[in-house]
Amino acid sequence: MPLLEFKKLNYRTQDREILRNISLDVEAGDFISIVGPSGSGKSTLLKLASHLISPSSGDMLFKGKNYLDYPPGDLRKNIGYCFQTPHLFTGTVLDNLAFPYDIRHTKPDLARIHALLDLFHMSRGYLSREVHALSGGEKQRIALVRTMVFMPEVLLLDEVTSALDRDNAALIEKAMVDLNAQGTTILSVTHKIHQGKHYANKLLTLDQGKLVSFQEVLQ
Ligand SMILES: Nc1ncnc2c1ncn2[C@@H]1O[C@H](COP(=O)(O)OP(=O)(O)OP(=O)(O)O)[C@@H](O)[C@H]1O
Repeated sequence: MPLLEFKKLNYRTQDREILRNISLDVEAGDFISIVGPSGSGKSTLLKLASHLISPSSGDMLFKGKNYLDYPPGDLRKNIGYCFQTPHLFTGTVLDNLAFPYDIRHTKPDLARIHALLDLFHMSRGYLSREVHALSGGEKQRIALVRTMVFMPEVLLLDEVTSALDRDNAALIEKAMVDLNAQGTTILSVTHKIHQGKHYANKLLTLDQGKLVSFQEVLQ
């Protein structure tokens, strides 16, 4: 059974069709790069996949079950989502990383947090640092660590490296590849088609709200 199924998805606003008749299956372990011109609907597709928005028609399934049949918290725990501009709040890095646990009234899993900091090449000293004093690349890495604390099976990434310099981008891309090798299924919107092809096993191309191709990447 596919991990995610998109079935005849349409998304329209009052005056526009933004996504039209999108159907595709995502298999567990896939690393899918999503490419297409600006405005083609890439971010909208990720927002649908993360259940931030709902389709105008069509269905989204996770493990064979309709999104609408899951308690919202269950999907959020299993499907992580990270944006281009990280949304961290004022306070320390630990405050931010503890937040997903706080809202579930559980204690932070420090072993898990430490392992993720290692993956993103950050020392434990970062935990006491104030978020406002971090660089853009550091903030993005902390946002990714926060997204991964409950080990979501699916990770949705919306241009997480496009605002970063090459070194930071490369570091994050390496961590993505490692997470994928550990079993995380990844859907990543990227402008850099060559890099997208380099890391992904599948390439999905959108144009004007339509799926124009969904192919295996031949390495
Ligand atoms: N809630 C909304 N209301 C109105 N229009 C919207 C809404 N969400 C998206 N759009 C429009 O739908 C189109 C697709 O937007 P989307 O952000 O998904 O594209 P994208 O491929 O991610 O673009 P980019 O590469 O520039 O980020 C755009 O023209 C956008 O303006």
